[in-house]
Amino acid sequence: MAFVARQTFEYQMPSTWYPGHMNKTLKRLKNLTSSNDIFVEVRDARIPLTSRNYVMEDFLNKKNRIIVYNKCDLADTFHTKAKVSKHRIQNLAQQFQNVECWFKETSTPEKSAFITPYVSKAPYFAKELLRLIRTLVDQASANGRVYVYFVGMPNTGKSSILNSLRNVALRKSKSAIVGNYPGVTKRISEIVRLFNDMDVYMLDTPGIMTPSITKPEDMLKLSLVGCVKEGIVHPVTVVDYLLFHLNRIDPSLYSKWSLPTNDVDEFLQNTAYKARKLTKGGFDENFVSNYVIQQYRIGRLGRFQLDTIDKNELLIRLHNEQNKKNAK
Ligand SMILES: Nc1nc2c(ncn2[C@@H]2O[C@H](COP(=O)(O)OP(=O)(O)OP(=O)(O)O)[C@@H](O)[C@H]2O)c(=O)[nH]1
Repeated sequence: MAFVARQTFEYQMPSTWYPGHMNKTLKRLKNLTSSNDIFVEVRDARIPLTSRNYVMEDFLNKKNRIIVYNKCDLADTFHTKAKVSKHRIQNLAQQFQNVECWFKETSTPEKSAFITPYVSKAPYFAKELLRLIRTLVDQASANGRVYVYFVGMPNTGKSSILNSLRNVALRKSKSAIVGNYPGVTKRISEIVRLFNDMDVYMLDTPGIMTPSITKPEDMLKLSLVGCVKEGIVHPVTVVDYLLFHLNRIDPSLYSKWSLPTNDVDEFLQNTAYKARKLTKGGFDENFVSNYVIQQYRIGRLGRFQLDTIDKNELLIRLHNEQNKKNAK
């Protein structure tokens, strides 16, 4: 019988992850009053809507803001090779035109706002972001320093982008610490010079999650891409959710490990055997799950978006956010 993928995913509502330093950072950012400040908001291209932080929207909407959709290399459905060619960049930009259109339609920024796709390891994107920052710097008041704050959810690549800009603009090595788990940056960083010929400085900030989740499924997406600390959602549940997506896209994405299946236990056991991930004690579901999640995060299980690229999706989200604000 032909394999039929699940059309819905059943799960318990997981709680959010919002440690104290996130709220502290949010308060500090909200107290920044200089009209010269520029905010580079980093979102994850695999979850362009879910990595939009509604608690930051109110103040970011009034600021000089550039929205960066980072990790495009992991979200790009058109190409599977890691190399970033000119042709591929054009495709990436096209993919994000839709998102840009939603942004323009649904928010009323008083200040300039730009949107750009990004891959932190490709200098092309750093050059484009530097151009956008220069445009905003030119609009700043003649005297006074300009501070560029890198904000966004945990692990979206804020430090990597800061480093990539410094590298391209000043030919200097990295200054912000990068890690493959969320919550690496715990406080707002020291200032880091951006241009030799201008008084422009960058500041890295800790990733901020939302204090509550507007859609239960968001917690699964955020866990899968690595915005949420490991263990908040059980790794087997995260893999089950990944399997749900892989099956709907193309079960052959995991054919090196298993025949198509909707059963996460069967999938993990097959993977443990085929990928040689059996431990001394035999099969350890947490160990194999974490291996699968890491493989997904480096693009070895396909490159695709987890959010539905549909205008209604954003409208529903905005409606839920408004309800949350009204309920306060
Ligand atoms: N594939 C891919 N990986 C990236 C990209 N940018 C960053 N990463 C990886 O994502 C992980 C997190 O990057 P960081 O720069 O530490 O992220 P952050 O937002 O500063 O993290 P926090 O300090 O935890 O908030 C690291 O493993 C990076 O190597 C990208 O464009 N593509």
